[in-house]
Amino acid sequence: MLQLQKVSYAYETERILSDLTTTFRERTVYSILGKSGCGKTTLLKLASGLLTPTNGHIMYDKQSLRHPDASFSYMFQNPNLLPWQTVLQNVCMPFVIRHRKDAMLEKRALHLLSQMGIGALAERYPDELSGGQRSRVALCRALMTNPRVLFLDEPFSALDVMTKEQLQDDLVALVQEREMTVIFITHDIEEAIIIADEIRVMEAGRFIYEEQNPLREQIVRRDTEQALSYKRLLRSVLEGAYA
Ligand SMILES: Nc1ncnc2c1ncn2[C@@H]1O[C@H](COP(=O)(O)OP(=O)(O)OP(=O)(O)O)[C@@H](O)[C@H]1O
Repeated sequence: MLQLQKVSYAYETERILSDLTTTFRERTVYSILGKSGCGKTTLLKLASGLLTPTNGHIMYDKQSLRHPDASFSYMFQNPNLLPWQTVLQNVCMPFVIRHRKDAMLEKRALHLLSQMGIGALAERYPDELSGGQRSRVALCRALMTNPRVLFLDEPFSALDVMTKEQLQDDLVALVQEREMTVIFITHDIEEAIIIADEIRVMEAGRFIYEEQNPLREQIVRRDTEQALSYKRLLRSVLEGAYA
């Protein structure tokens, strides 16, 4: 569905990606791990049309991708909520930007907020929320348009462990209800395992590991021997990238 064909990218003289060819399939959740500075965010920005390759092509449904598609949605580490708008208004924001309104909009936003356990906060302002609640609002906003591809760049990395684990579980449940492709960047091996159908490890702008998550058909418990042993394997791949 989303294909990078011999994509290269350089910021001025610094070449980050070189001739990268890869595919992201329909209705698949990808976690991308990799050490800091290896090019994960650059890849995400290219795949989502926020950056244009220096060389090569990005194809979305066999058409050349020249700018972000309306079927894409994003969530970054910083929730980026508008402080002067209520939670409900923030969640409805993608439709305000697109000058589209319909009677069902608020109803849908309220439904999503209650699915995320924050329905009661709809009239609050962002500075009246905890970090975890702000991330939940940002996730609801990203899902409001029913995206076909959701790009997530370390969305939970600033949260405490328990809040992060709850959000990971909520994300998994929300994704299962929808037919979505998710491209999820993280530094956290356990998070990658909990979320993904397929795990990729990046090093210096290329993938050095691309495998189906062997635990994906199960309800993954973080502390099982299987999860811990897969975590060890991924750690050794990452350590190779750091060597
Ligand atoms: N706007 C920019 N201008 C110049 N160089 C940049 C810019 N953005 C990123 N870089 C450089 O490109 C390289 C890759 O950055 P990128 O953000 O893609 O890495 P990353 O793997 O996402 O890192 P992290 O895990 O730390 O977020 C880094 O060396 C970074 O300094």
